[in-house]
Amino acid sequence: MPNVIIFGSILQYKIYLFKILTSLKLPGIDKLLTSTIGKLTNILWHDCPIGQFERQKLLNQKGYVVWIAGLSGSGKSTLACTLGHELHSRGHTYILDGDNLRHGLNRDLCFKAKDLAKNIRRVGEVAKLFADAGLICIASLISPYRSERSACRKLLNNSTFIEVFLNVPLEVCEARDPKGLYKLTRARKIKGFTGIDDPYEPPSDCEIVIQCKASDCATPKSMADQVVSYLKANGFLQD
Ligand SMILES: Nc1ncnc2c1ncn2[C@@H]1O[C@H](COP(=O)(O)OS(=O)(=O)O)[C@@H](OP(=O)(O)O)[C@H]1O
Ligand SMILES: Nc1ncnc2c1ncn2[C@@H]1O[C@H](COP(=O)(O)OP(=O)(O)O)[C@@H](O)[C@H]1O
Repeated sequence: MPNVIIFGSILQYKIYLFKILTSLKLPGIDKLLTSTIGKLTNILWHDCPIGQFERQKLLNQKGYVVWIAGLSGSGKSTLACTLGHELHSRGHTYILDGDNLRHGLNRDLCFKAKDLAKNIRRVGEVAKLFADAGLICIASLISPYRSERSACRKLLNNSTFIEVFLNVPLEVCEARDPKGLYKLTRARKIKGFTGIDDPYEPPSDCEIVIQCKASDCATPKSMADQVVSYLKANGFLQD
């Protein structure tokens, strides 16, 4: 409660300061009070007295992002659902699945490099909002580019971004081919399929690598357990 009062007072102070400065009508004062964000100018961040701290306190948990990356067919959605199930009794979770988001928010994006980058950036921003809401956000998308994954990590200030790489060989993913997309790609009916004729850049510094070899792949439950162990060992979950 004292934090809410302190934050509220700071906010009031900022609002008064803003009103005083704008009433002075000094030339260029608007530029000092607002920021330039990307292509936008004259954007002002609006703070509210109830913030992440208060939301986390109410939910009695910390908000963070578990980002699951890997080739199509590597088991991202399966792991996301299994992990969501494992965590459900311990906290509030939400899954952002690449495939599902492409049914709505990202339906305007294709699989060309520029759109892939947009897709990852958008999901990173949404994941950040979910973490800010105090939730454990599980994002599962191919996210083939290292630079875009690392930009998402930066959005979350690094400490609340846990990257899980499902390191499953292309041959295993292709043999699974649950949607028949690899078959269509090999038949040249799909062009620019990640891992075949489009690049996948594996991470060099992620928090968790789940290794799967041709004849030796852990069950979804034991993969989820590996993530849960990491979360416990690093203070993201209580025992
Ligand atoms: N060209 C091409 N390349 C890769 N994937 C393709 C393509 N076309 C369709 N799909 C299907 O789209 C799903 C990937 O969506 P994502 O949003 O996770 O991909 S990405 O992060 O933007 O790369 C992916 O889902 P998953 O198989 O669950 O990974 C595919 O089913
Ligand atoms: N650990 C696993 N072991 C064996 N098969 C798996 C495993 N995880 C997922 N699968 C299977 O692999 C296929 C692809 O899984 P999916 O979760 O849809 O992958 P992705 O979301 O990465 O495309 C599905 O048929 C799924 O049942």
